Amino acid sequence: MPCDLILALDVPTREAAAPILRQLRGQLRWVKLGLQMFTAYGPSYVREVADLGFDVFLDLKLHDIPNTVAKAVESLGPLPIKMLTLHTSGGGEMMRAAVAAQQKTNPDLLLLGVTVLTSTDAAGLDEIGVTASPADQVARLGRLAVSSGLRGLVCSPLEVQLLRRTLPLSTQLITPGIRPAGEAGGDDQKRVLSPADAARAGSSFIVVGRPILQAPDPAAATRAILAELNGA
Ligand SMILES: O=c1ccn([C@@H]2O[C@H](COP(=O)(O)O)[C@@H](O)[C@H]2O)c(=O)[nH]1
Repeated sequence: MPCDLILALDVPTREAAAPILRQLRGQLRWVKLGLQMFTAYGPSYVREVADLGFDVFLDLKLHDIPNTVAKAVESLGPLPIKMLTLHTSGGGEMMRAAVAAQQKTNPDLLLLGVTVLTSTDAAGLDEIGVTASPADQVARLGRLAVSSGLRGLVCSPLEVQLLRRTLPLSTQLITPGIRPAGEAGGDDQKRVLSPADAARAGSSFIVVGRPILQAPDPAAATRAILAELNGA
């Protein structure tokens, strides 16, 4: 199963982003814009990145009452985005409302349900009253998301094999929590794998931010990850 790379463009300014996008144009197809850039620059920056030729994944992780999420999806639908996230923990009614809004405004948009954040481990779930293991909770939320009409999920690469055994084969599995050494440590990501291991597990896409953005040569780091995916 092919696995492509998505760059998480988590930088503070468009000036910081510009040289990275310039260097990566032509070798990378997907760019993820998250809360940092969207709260700073809004929809116009989404259009700017799409105009450069990148496919845009807008990672806003919507989570609110069903009506509010549906209205947000309606507002975002006309933007040139290919993927958009919401939190599956918002529940089935919220996800069904989001899917209905997406189908009305942008039928090609892939709505992705975030299951358990890759920065959360068993202790973090327990802290908020969830006694299930991360894997069990991901499986539960994944089933709910798919039965609510979502065609893609965000999860850790550690849960991909489990989800592949139980969900429709066509389900897109997008995995952040990627560390080139394959080990957690030194930052907030807790449930991690290396790019090659994530691809071998069956990820449709991996999402990588800091290992590229903080590399001395982001273009070389991107090439190395793409080569790793191609060899997986
Ligand atoms: O469970 C999740 C969901 C989303 N993310 C996002 O992915 C990137 C990862 O960046 P790194 O710098 O490679 O850690 C970031 O934008 C997160 O918001 C995630 O990490 N985990």
